[in-house]
This record gives sequence, C-alpha cells and structure tokens, in this order.
Amino acid sequence: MAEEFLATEMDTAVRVVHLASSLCVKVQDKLRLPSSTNGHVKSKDDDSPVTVADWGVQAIVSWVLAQVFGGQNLSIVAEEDTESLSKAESLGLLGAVSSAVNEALSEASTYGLPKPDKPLGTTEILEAIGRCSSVGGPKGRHWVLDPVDGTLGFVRGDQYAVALALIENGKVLLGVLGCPNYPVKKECLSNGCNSQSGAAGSVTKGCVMYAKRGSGQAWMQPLIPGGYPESATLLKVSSVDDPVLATVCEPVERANSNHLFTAGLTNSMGVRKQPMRVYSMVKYAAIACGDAEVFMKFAQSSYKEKIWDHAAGVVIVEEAGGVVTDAGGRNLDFSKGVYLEGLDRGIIACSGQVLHEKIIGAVYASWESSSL
Ligand SMILES: Nc1ncnc2c1ncn2[C@@H]1O[C@H](COP(=O)(O)OS(=O)(=O)O)[C@@H](OP(=O)(O)O)[C@H]1O
Ligand SMILES: [Mg+2]
Ligand SMILES: [Mg+2]
Ligand SMILES: [Mg+2]
Repeated sequence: MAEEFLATEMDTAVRVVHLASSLCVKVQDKLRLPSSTNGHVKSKDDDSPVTVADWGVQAIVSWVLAQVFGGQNLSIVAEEDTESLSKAESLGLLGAVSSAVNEALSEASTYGLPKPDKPLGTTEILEAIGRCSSVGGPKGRHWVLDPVDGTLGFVRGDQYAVALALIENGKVLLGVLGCPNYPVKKECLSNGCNSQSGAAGSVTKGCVMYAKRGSGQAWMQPLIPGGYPESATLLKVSSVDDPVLATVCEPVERANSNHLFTAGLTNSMGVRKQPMRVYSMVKYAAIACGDAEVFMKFAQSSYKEKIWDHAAGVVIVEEAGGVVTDAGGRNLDFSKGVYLEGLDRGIIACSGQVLHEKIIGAVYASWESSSL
C-alpha cells in the first residue's frame, strides 16, 4: 500500500514539536526561579526578547529535520540567527543553550526521534541554528519555524507556542503548534492561572495541535512530561456565529495590534465580551479548538508580518473548519519569502464564514474613521 501523503513529514514534525515543547517547559520553569540571573534572556536590536529556549528549539528542530530528511536540500525558514550567540561575550549563553539542547536530545528516542551518538558540540549547535536561514519563496519545499512565538509571554510565565509548518510551492501543507501552557479552562488563557498540574499529577495544561492541508481534520494531543502520547482528539471550531456571543482574541501588546481599532470594530458589531488578550499563536489554537471565535491583528502599517508567525496557525484553523484571510478577505500569501507580502491591513481568523463576512464588512465600515 502506498504510504500516506506526507506521513513522515507530519509524524516527524509532531514529535519534534513535543520534544521542543518539553525543552521550553524546562527553560520557562528555570526563568521562574527567584535565583534566575536572567542570563537566559537577551534583547534583540528591536528590543524584543530572545531566550535560551528560542535558540534551543531552533537547534533541535533543525538537527532532527536534517537527520530525518537529510541536510543537503533542506530549506528551513526560521526566526533566530546565530549572530549574537556567536559573540565572545555570549559564551555563558551558548553554554546554557548547549545544555538545554543536549538535555532535550538525550530524550529524543522516547519521542521516537533520532538521537545523537554523543552530545552535540557548540559548533554543531551553531551550525544547526544557522542552517535555518532560508528565505523561502514560491518554489519548492520550505520548513517554517517560529521556535518560540510569543517570547514576551514566555518570559512572563504566560502563553507561548512552538510553531512548525511545511510550505510547498507557496502553499502551507501542514502545521504543528506546541502550546505548553494551553489550559483546560479557557478563562486561564488570558490570565495565566499558573498551576502546573491537578490532583495526583494529572495534566491540566499543555497540548500539541496539528493539521494537514486538505484533510478536513485538525488534531490535538496532550503534552505529557517525558514522552509521546498515545492518543489524539479531533478539533472542531465553535458553532457560534452571533457576534453578541463571540469571544474575540488579540495580541496583548498595543504595539503589536491596534486595540482601539478592534474595540471600535467589535463594538459596532455588537460584541459584548471583553477581548481575550493572549500572547502568541495560541490565539489560532483557541479558534481551532472552539475556545474563541475570532482572532484579529492589526499591526502598524510600517510592520510586515512574517510567515513563521502565521503558517502553522492558519492551516490548523482552516482544517478545523475556520476561515483566515487578510482584512480584504484574501488568503494569506506564503509564497513571497519571509514576509506576508501584499497583506491588506490586518489578519482575521474566524470560526466560520458567517462571522468572517460580518467582520470583513465591519472593517470596511470602520476603516475610514480610523487613523491606522
Ligand atoms: N511591531 C510589531 N507589530 C506586530 N507584530 C510584531 C511587532 N514586532 C514583533 N511582532 C511579532 O509579533 C509576534 C508576537 O505576536 P503576539 O500576537 O504574541 O503579540 S503579543 O505579545 O501578544 O502582543 C512576535 O513573535 P515572537 O518574536 O516569535 O514572539 C513578532 O514576530
Ligand atoms: Mg513569532
Ligand atoms: Mg519567535
Ligand atoms: Mg521574536
């Protein structure tokens, strides 16, 4: 029998996101310790944070993909680079990345993934991170990775996601989102609820969601400490199509999305609930599993959205039954390289067509009066 289309790609992507998520959980726990020196967090040129987890995840995903698919023609488009990590003054940081990576990779076989014969050296780790400098484009296969999306949420002990997608000829073929802090109770999405686990160690948060383009199915697995879960459950978007009952999510930071514009917009549609402000692509996850109905992001016009911030989330929401477009109602274009070129104003992800059409209509009505 012919092997299922993209079976190895999907399986490897899901497993490596589980492994990457376990690395993130450990690093985030360390950041919470009062004794933490914060040596695990650096500021990038644009003042956004980057951590041991961002580099560590990029290294293990890159290393595993190269082992499974061969390093020769592997194209990975990912957020982080090695510039600041390679500097002499970053030796301590590189050591911390190396420890996190080797600790995670030592457990790779528990996740059904290849494991190095001996711990990776810092040169190999820098090589793995640096290999992810592809710029994507309209032709061929490109893996797209945001090792930690919502790094701000991550350092604040809140929501974040590990996001991995595969693009072929400009189309997203599959997407995987690791959401280690995704709560069982949706109220905890926007207010932390930092408890780790319930009675007798039962898992109360953390999952991996994934979908393959055209399958009409999106799946969720629980994140279990130190291993790969046996089971997966189907995801389904919410059936709510009345704005009055809808939960609308948006980025936490004003700098990343115009809260005033979305407030005016949702008000004009009769939305009653307060916006649910959540870090990272967990907002897409919330739509896919029916915990929210709408996700909107209207960045400043000078900001260009990057493909790794959306690819995995878009395919998961669409396969779970939702709709994702720009504010003009057009599909996002993943074929133009690192950026979502030609994006019309902002991003609108919805649980269904009816709500989506209402929002697009409301954007047209509100836009003129806004100063975006
Ligand atoms: N100025 C500006 N405007 C819009 N978006 C920006 C901007 N700067 C950065 N980014 C990207 O936003 C990603 C985080 O998005 P979030 O939705 O998590 O934002 S928020 O932290 O909840 O406010 C964040 O992803 P990570 O860097 O992976 O965390 C960035 O890629
Ligand atoms: Mg991101
Ligand atoms: Mg990131
Ligand atoms: Mg970042």
